[in-house]
Amino acid sequence: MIDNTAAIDARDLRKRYGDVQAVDGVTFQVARGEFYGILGPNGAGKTTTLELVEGLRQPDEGSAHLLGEPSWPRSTRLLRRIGVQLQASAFFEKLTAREQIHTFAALYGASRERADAMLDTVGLTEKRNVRDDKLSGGQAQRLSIACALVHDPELVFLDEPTTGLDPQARRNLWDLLRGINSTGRTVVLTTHYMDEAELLCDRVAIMDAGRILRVGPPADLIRELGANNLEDVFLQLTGREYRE
Ligand SMILES: Nc1ncnc2c1ncn2[C@@H]1O[C@H](COP(=O)(O)OP(=O)(O)OP(=O)(O)O)[C@@H](O)[C@H]1O
Repeated sequence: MIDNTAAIDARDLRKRYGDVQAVDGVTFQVARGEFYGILGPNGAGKTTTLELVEGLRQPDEGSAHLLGEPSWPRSTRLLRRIGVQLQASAFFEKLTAREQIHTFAALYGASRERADAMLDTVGLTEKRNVRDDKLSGGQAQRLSIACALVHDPELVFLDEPTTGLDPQARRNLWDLLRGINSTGRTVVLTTHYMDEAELLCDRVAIMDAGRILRVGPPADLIRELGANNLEDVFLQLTGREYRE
């Protein structure tokens, strides 16, 4: 039975690329309003899992439901309710920051005022007339997040949103994400920063080699395994040191 009350209900997802079983039977549920993290080292299968759940990729097996609707095949009705942070490389070419977000806003039927407000929320008002290829990595990252949030989605997906940001920009982004979550929005992010996951997430799924090894609130996982932190949890679950 699909759980219609859940933000995400993913069942036995599998995806293979040639010889690589990137996602190897992943099942998890995320409650509405939850801040959920998928964490694991490079190559664990986090991005692929997210893409399957978002409906950006077709699973070989399994299925995912978002807000009670199947994520594959994609439906425009569902797409309006979710926000997906795309890589900066997915920007429209040669537009300024403001033109980018206004374009996203127009696609989703969001107002220009809302688009400008989001630009301000991510601290890019001063850069509004700068073309996207002239933004720094962190600025482009924040613009991509603003674009994902412009239509005020109920469920937001972010793939390693703080990678490449300086410490101050990371903290600003954490505040932004907490703010979104505190208004009842569901936030799902992938990260390979264990400290970030510990600080932000209500629950985390620890992934390695295409599988979820364990799910729970960070503090519970740490306590259950008699660990000092999430890195220690990873070590105990896999027998390997966690490396970024
Ligand atoms: N399009 C693709 N074609 C072939 N192999 C892929 C593709 N995308 C991912 N893979 C492989 O699938 C595995 C899982 O990759 P994935 O990007 O999902 O992991 P990840 O946990 O998000 O890693 P990272 O933190 O490095 O982004 C890796 O071995 C990767 O090389």
